[in-house]
Amino acid sequence: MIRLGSNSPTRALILNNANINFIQNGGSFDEDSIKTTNPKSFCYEATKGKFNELYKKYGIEDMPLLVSDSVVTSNGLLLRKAKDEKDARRMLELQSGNETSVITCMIYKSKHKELIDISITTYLFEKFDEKHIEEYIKSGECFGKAGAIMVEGFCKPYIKSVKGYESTAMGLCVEKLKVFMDKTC
Ligand SMILES: Nc1nc2c(ncn2[C@H]2C[C@H](O)[C@@H](COP(=O)(O)OP(=O)(O)OP(=O)(O)O)O2)c(=O)[nH]1
Repeated sequence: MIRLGSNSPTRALILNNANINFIQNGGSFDEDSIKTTNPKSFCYEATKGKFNELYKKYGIEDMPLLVSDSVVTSNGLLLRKAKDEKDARRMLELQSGNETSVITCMIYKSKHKELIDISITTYLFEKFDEKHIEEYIKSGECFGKAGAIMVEGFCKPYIKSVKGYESTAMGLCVEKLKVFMDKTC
C-alpha cells in the first residue's frame, strides 16, 4: 500500500489501472510560489514542494509516499493548468499543428529506497479542428490538466508522432514506478 500525495483523479486512475494499491491524500502546495519559468525546473520544484509538505504531514513510517507534478512545454513556453476558457484556447492553439512535450516529475520515498524521476513525452500534433477545440473547452475537460490537453481524449485523433510513455503525458510514469517498486533493494 502506498500514499498517493495528490488531488489528481488522473493519477488515481493510472495507479488503479496498474493494480497498485494506494490511499489518496492531496496537498495544497502553492505552485505560484515557484519563480522559475524553465519547464523542467518548475516541474521539479513543484514536485519537491508537494513532497516536503506531505512528508512533513504524513511521514513514511506507515507507508511510502508518492507525489508528482506535470507541466507542458511548447515553443519553449511553460504551460500549466488553464485559468479560464481564454487561457485554454491560447494553450490549445499554441499546440495545434505543433510539437509539445509533457514533463512529469515524481518522487517516491519508502523507508528503504527513494526514486526521483523526470520523464518527458513528446507529441507532434496535427492542427486541431477549431470546432472541436470549442466543444472541448465547453465540455470543461480541458481544465485541471497541464497545458489543457488530454492525450487519451481530445488530442488522440491528432497525434502524428509520439516519443515516450502515455502515462507520463497523463501525469505519472507508472511503467518506471512499477519497475522501481518491484526492486527489492
Ligand atoms: N486525463 C488527463 N489528465 C492529464 C493529462 N495531462 C495532464 N493531466 C493532469 C494530471 C494532473 O492532475 C494535472 C497536472 O497538474 P498537477 O501536476 O499540478 O497536478 P494536480 O494539481 O492535478 O494534482 P496534485 O498536484 O498531484 O495534487 O493534469 C492528460 O493528457 N490526460
